[in-house]
Amino acid sequence: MTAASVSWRSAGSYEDIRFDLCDEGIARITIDRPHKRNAFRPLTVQELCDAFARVRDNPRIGVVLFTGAGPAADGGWAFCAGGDQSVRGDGGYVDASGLPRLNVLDLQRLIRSLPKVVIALVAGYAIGGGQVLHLLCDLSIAAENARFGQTGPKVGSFDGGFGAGYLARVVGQRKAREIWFLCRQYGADEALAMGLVNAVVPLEQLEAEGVRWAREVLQHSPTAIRCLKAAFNAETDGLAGIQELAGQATHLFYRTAEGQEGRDAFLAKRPPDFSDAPWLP
Ligand SMILES: CC(C)(COP(=O)(O)OP(=O)(O)OC[C@H]1O[C@@H](n2cnc3c(N)ncnc32)[C@H](O)[C@@H]1OP(=O)(O)O)[C@@H](O)C(=O)NCCC(=O)NCCSC(=O)CCC(=O)c1ccccc1C(=O)O
Repeated sequence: MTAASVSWRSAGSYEDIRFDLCDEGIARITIDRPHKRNAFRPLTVQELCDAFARVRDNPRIGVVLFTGAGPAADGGWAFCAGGDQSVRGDGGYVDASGLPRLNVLDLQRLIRSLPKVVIALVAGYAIGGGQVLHLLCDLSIAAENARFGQTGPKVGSFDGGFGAGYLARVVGQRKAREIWFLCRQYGADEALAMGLVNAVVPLEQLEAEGVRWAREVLQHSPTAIRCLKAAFNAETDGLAGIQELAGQATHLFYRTAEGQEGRDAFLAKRPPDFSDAPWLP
């Protein structure tokens, strides 16, 4: 089957995003605010969290393609230009009820801990908080027109979490400091050279390439992939990362006769019998 034959169907009705599924185990989540270069407001983030949570809870989905709608009416492209500065109040990004929020941090953790593979498809700008979102995806494919960069020190913001520490793990301390301190923009080839993206393709091939990578992932063991993702996170994310990896171990243990004997004995109000369980080397 060719990428062009992927048949997407809408899986939800949202204002700021699009959420599509296909029958091959792939989801596509698109930030749909091209007039703002796909900058996110609190509602955008809330809807993204909802869609990613639905992906997490759907056992038929193994890979998510995360992208931005484009081109805009003026021809400009963006994956995401970060937080929408026009709704930035004095204490955060203000939602419809007037509450100031930084709910993009919830979204970052959701993508990071999603036990499935998230592939960023970047056409145009991935700037500010948008660059951080792209960074948190497991894999990233850039179109030739992609541009990456930080603006925090220009616009009075910074991401001292994954946006600084994990960026330094990916591109190295020197480059990460350059990215944040100088606020330059980097083209797709520079991003590839510094390890920020996995591949660069012509714009018109971006989604097809993403689908091709997704199909390759989907040929492999879901359990191995989810344990590997948790293992990569455990190496960088402190106790939260170890929790994820440990959770995968517990998940596997629940599926053994030994684990089930503990539950069954408790429910039968008898002592557990683990005599069949070997003390392996
Ligand atoms: C992205 C640009 C470089 C694109 O430039 P260009 O193609 O010339 O287009 P423009 O004419 O500039 O823009 C077109 C149109 O879009 C509007 N727009 C673009 N970006 C934003 C934005 N971020 N907010 C609001 N509106 C935006 C722009 O105004 C135009 O509309 P008009 O109606 O014509 O005016 C360029 O647009 C650009 O540099 N944009 C700003 C990038 C930026 O500074 N983003 C914010 C960085 S700070 C941030 O993202 C905080 C993130 C956050 O919430 C956070 C907080 C705490 C911890 C972690 C994080 C985190 O990082 O996630």
